[in-house]
Amino acid sequence: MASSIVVSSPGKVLMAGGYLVLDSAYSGVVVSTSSRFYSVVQPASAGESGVRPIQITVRSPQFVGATWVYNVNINGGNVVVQQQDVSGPKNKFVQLAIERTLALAVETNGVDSVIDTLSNSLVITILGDNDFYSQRAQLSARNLEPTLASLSRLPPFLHTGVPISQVHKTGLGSSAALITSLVSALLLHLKVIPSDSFDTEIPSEGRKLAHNLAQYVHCLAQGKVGSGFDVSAAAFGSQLYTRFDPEVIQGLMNDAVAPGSLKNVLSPSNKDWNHKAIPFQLPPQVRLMLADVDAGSDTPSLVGKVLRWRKDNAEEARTLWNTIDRYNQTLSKMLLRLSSLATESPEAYKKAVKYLSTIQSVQWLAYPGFPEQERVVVETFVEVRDATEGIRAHMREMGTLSDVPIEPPEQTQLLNTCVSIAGVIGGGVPGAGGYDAVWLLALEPIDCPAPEQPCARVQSVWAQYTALSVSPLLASESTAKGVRVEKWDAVPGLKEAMGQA
Ligand SMILES: Nc1ncnc2c1ncn2[C@@H]1O[C@H](COP(=O)(O)OP(=O)(O)OP(=O)(O)O)[C@@H](O)[C@H]1O
Ligand SMILES: C[C@@](O)(CCOP(=O)(O)O)CC(=O)O
Repeated sequence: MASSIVVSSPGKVLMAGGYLVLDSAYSGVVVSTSSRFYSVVQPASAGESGVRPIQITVRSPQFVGATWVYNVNINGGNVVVQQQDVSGPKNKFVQLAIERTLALAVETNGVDSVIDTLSNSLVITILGDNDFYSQRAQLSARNLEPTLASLSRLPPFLHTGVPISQVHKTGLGSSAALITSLVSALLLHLKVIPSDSFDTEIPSEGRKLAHNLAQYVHCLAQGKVGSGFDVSAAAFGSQLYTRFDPEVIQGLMNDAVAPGSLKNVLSPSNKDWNHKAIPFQLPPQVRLMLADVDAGSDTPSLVGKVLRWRKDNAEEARTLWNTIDRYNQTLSKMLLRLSSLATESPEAYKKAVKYLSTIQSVQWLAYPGFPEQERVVVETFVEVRDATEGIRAHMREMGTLSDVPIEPPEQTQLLNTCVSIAGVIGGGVPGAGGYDAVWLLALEPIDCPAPEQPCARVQSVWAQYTALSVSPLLASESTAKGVRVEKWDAVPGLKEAMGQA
């Protein structure tokens, strides 16, 4: 597999900033997840060399009927990618990613270079970690409890048993992670960006180009320019995200683009890309926990209704948005402060975490005798807790005012139960909210046996919760900074999964 390229991108959780992040006056707290999407690009086997037109075959072996064969026509500077079987199921995301990446490659390296690189045609395999899709059925088929231990016993990249259109997604941002890994792998294969583009933590020009291209393709495939926090997390990792002005790509939002029109717009030196991605991380010994919630009710489309209410009630909305923004900013600042405190006074931090992990957060300030350094750590954790509760209260208000279930009563009950568990800092509904998911921050003290960890208590509450079906996701925060190149043999189960159909 010497000439194959494997590139992965993380999923995301928008912990704070849902709806606000659509407006560049506000930002969102985005955590990238350890669950990733993988794109494997391989030249087709030697026998297929010189096939004309050039063919690109894309397979998603976790799904039924998920193979797409594309013909690539490069005429002058014009690139057209067409599905061979016009009556077969379409994958707009994949098709546009290939077409626009090839068009950018032609602009950058010239027609001959691209045709030469593609002379053997290509096979691309796409695989998503199990977390991107609900594993309830897989767990119950194996008589396994919905726990992290059970999930880690499932084989990686499980077959879902259904076509993509029928899969139950968990909200981790599959399309953004897919597009980002796919365009990045193709940019590397076509030598549009240098092979070390994803090796550095400080974003290289190559990483920035991959981000801009992925944003563009994702918007085009979705048929709208969203805030883009999911693609930004897939490209750069956990961050405080401020959106870009949609104007930057407006001129390219067409079925076809004129030859030569992508490079200047998508270039990292184009100042019209005015998004901000300030690196963010959770503090040490704090674990992000996620759960897929099945409330028996679908989350209706919330965004349109909330934005309409905001437009019709501008003054009230401004006050509410600004209040939520203050809590969001406090949340991110206090979490970053905890990281600094952990570096400055590691012993005090460790002791404070150990102590707090055994107590409900409402009691955290009850003990008056903390030495100074520990007291500062405890108070900062309390500020994080208060910020999460403030965000929840005001997001509920947003939901009530705009008449959408941002944190519906079923979720309120569940979250109240979760945040009263000893050692849980706080939680909320990710992104736009609704019935589908919750996130929690739980303390994870070192030198504490697994069964005594807050995380274990949370899992047993989830497993016994009867008002809703709560199924954990394996993901925690990703420490890697976004998209990266993988060693072919280092991803457990990847080779085996590529063989399944
Ligand atoms: N494994 C995959 N292989 C190929 N295409 C995929 C795969 N997973 C997702 N896609 C593409 O992404 C589309 C789903 O995008 P959509 O924007 O609806 O989901 P999403 O909002 O990213 O989902 P979620 O956040 O719940 O993961 C699919 O229709 C398909 O085109
Ligand atoms: C409502 C919104 O702010 C967040 C949606 O987030 P999610 O896809 O529910 O994680 C929309 C957006 O930012 O694109």
